[in-house]
Amino acid sequence: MNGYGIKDGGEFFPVSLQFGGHKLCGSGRFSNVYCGQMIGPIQKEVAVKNVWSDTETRHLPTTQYPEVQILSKVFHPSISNLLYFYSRNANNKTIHCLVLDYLPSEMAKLRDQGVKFDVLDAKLYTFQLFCAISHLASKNIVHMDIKPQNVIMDRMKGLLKLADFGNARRLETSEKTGGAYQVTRFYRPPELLFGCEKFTSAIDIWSATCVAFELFANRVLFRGKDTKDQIMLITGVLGYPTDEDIKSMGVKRPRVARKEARGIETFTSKMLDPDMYEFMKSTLKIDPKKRKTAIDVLKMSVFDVIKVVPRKKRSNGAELPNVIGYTEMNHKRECVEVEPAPAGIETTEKAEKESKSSSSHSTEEETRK
Ligand SMILES: Nc1ncnc2c1ncn2[C@@H]1O[C@H](COP(=O)(O)OP(=O)(O)OP(=O)(O)O)[C@@H](O)[C@H]1O
Repeated sequence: MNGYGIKDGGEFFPVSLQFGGHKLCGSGRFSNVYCGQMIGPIQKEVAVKNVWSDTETRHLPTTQYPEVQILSKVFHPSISNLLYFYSRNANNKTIHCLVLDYLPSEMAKLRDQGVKFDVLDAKLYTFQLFCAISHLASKNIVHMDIKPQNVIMDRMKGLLKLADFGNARRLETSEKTGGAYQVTRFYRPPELLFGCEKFTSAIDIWSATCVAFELFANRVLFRGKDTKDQIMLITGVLGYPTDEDIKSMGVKRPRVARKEARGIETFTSKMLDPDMYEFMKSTLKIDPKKRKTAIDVLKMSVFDVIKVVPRKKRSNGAELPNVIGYTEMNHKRECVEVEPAPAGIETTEKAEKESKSSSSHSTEEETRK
């Protein structure tokens, strides 16, 4: 099958792809995700996300599909990286097929199965999540949908990757966020709940902190029934936004009861690690400009324990994975089997045509709505 690889600078190159067997391992509104073995040009267990176009992206070639565009700009061990991609035609629809780094478990499913993480693992996973966000911020990208359903893990090895870049945006975009309707409600930051429509990396900081809390406390932090309830829960803990907050966010005053800040310690009832509170207090700020950035979060003492040498043992007896290097932002892609065709638009279009004409078997995603 003909597809594309991605060079370090983000350019695409045509490449021949080969796969072994695969099985369905997840699905979304417009996608099915299969996991299986890639045989060529590299041998690796991968996830293949088959996305069928919605109305806005129906006519886009896969090279221009937004998730491919965004993922071609990033590469980091804590991200489900795009390794290759190809497209297929089914019922006159383009199916965009994204070959991604695979990890076997989804955080939300583990939580539903009652899996609990000890403090060391919770810190290890939180560190990796913030490494991923830090890398995205360095590329001016906001994920916009950080939640346990989009966090994949390898519990044996203690590894985490951020997945699903279907809502991710570049910071310099002139589009608006859609305010209160972006980011899944429990993980939606106050500025979006109040109607702010600007993309900032601080959106991901709020969502990732809510996810981190779940790793430590095994429950959702702010489980609002609707937008108003979500605002009430947040203002109940952090207090009604000050005039300065409102000005900074450029939003109208929220029409909810004015409450005094109750504080995160009281609200969370179960005692967390004191360093964890220090971290949450620095990232759960109503004013997005006052939230600590990911790079600064990674330096906080809450993570000292996972940096200790020799590395500590995890509860499963395995040594902590060496994630210290994950704070570096310039991880290199390995480009395999670059064909001797010139790079650039012409190459890209040629490979796109070839890849379309090689459209193959039909699977259930083509018949699902
Ligand atoms: N790289 C991966 N490795 C393993 N499983 C994955 C991977 N990517 C996605 N999945 C699984 O597939 C599910 C759906 O993937 P994803 O969230 O990317 O699809 P989506 O169509 O964007 O979803 P949604 O409609 O919820 O936005 C995930 O929740 C996860 O369980």
